[in-house]
Amino acid sequence: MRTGIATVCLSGTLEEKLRAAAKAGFGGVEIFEADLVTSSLSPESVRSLAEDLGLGLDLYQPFRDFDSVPEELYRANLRRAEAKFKLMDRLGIETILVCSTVAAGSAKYADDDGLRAEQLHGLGELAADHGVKVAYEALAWGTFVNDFEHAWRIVADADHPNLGTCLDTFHILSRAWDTEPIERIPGEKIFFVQVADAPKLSMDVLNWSRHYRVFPGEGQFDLPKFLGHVARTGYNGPVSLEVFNDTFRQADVERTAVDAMRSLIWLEERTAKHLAALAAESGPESGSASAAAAPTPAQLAAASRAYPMSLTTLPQVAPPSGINFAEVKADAAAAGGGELERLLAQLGFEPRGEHRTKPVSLWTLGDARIILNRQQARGVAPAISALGFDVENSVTAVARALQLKAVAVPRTSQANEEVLQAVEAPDGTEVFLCQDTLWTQEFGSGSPSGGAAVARIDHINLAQPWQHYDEGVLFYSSVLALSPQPSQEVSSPAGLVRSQVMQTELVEGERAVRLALNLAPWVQADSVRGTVEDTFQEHIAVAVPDLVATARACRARKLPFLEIPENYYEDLDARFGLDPEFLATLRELDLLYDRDERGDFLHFYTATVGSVFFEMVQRIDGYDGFGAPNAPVRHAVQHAARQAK
Ligand SMILES: O=C(O)c1ccc(O)c(O)c1
Ligand SMILES: [Mg+2]
Repeated sequence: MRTGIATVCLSGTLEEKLRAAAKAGFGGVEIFEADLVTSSLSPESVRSLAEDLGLGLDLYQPFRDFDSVPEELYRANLRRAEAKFKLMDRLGIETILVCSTVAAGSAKYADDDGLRAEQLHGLGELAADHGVKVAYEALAWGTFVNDFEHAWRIVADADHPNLGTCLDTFHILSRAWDTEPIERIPGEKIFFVQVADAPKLSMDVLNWSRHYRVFPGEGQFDLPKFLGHVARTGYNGPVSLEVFNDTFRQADVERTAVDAMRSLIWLEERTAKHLAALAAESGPESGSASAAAAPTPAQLAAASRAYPMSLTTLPQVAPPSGINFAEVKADAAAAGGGELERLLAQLGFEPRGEHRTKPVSLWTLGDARIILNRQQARGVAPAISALGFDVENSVTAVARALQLKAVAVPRTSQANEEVLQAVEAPDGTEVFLCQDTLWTQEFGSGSPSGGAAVARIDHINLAQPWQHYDEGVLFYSSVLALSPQPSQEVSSPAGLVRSQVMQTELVEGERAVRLALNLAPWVQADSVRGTVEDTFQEHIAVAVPDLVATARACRARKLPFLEIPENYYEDLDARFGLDPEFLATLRELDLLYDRDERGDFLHFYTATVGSVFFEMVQRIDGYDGFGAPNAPVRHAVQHAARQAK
């Protein structure tokens, strides 16, 4: 598949955008007029820079308000177009995008398809003289033409070889148009394809489009289905990202370009999977269970090559089957270093000793494994630094991550040591892909002394800077095969926190992995964990079978609990009408409570050490949330604790 990106997606100057797109591996770019007009580079220099970078200049855009106009304006528009065609010749760009007219209110404009076809035919004639192709795109808010089928009918009626249509997922899916009819457009009449994802928002479509588009996999549109239809037309031109997004436009240009490239790789794979599933449905075993199952590697390979637009696929991985460990980095000598060990002991974790060769120790509670890493930790306050996920095959999982442009974490390991493979997540977390727990044998004191056996890491909550939040969502879903849930907003004294849960599917009432990404407005792109005291406020949650018993034991060990205000318990009583004795226990132990349609949830939090705190949880009868109604209480109490320091 020919990949592309519009310069409007990226921050910086035109030159910086072109360099970043080339570095991230794009085949071509769409030049936005404003980027050229404001550039100090001449069109000839832009052309030669792109050539040097091995980057195609695939589209010049946009040309606006061409059609449906009175004769005099039409003549002026042709003159305007000719000037652009001459400019495109200097740039070496063959295709121009013409949007459907949005000029509003002028009585002189005509809602007349015949006139539009005639005017676009005339534009095609002029374009032919200049060796240019015109791609006509229906904007979702076009005054007369706002639907891709309508735009295509006009293009078909205009019937000119230099005139085709441009399909843009945003304009099609924001209006919820049926995508099936795409297959009725001949592939050679589709001159350009633009893709963008978006969260489903209820707002006017123009503002939604100009500010909230995101890269594929970061929103809620069904893009694989769309691209499947496009592939089946025989189209083999650029599939180009056109994402207007306030955050991407100010974030680091090279990071955004990599995030963008990852999104297209993800989309290619998803589209191949979608096509493989369609082929299985219509194949000899149609209707059988195999149609619904994940495609075999052979089916996927066949689907990826079935159409002229060949689709790149990736090594396939199943979602992780558990959280293997969480690692906290801390300088034992610095403030908070010893505090962390004390906290773990108070929570009931047992020290399992030091690593044979590294200044690293292991603490366990049942199957919950926490590593304290003192390497390269000088002056670092405790902060989550790495997560291990249980995968079937770590070699395949790492290969997939690297193909998705994740950066490998360099490791030095001694002979006879387990080689653990890791990649870096956008938030800086090292993500280890673990096949087993043999690595625990490299720590001192062998087996634990028994006690609370059935504990495990229930979830991890990571803070994300707002600049890289969407990138984080795509990373964890594409690399680790976690499924994003609809995001929620939680109030905190320091701002609204957007919380995005990424998790594995429910299997027999259990979820193997739950990860919550919090867009915390106070975390900046350049904040480094552990260096800004208390900034991140991230946590590791451990599930236990009897939370009240755990809380009592922790109390006896003098664990510093997060103290919950009395108002909370009054509200809890009003909402749930709890048994007074139970409510008194909650109050006494600073426990929080929630209930969903399945069951009940009990949890409590520790005070924060550095940037990390712990949560102990008990899920009763398959409760499936995170106690979200209690999150504002936690944020408020933590905020007050920070102020008091
Ligand atoms: O918002 C716009 O004006 C605009 C311009 C060109 C496009 O291709 C598009 O999808 C939107
Ligand atoms: Mg567009």
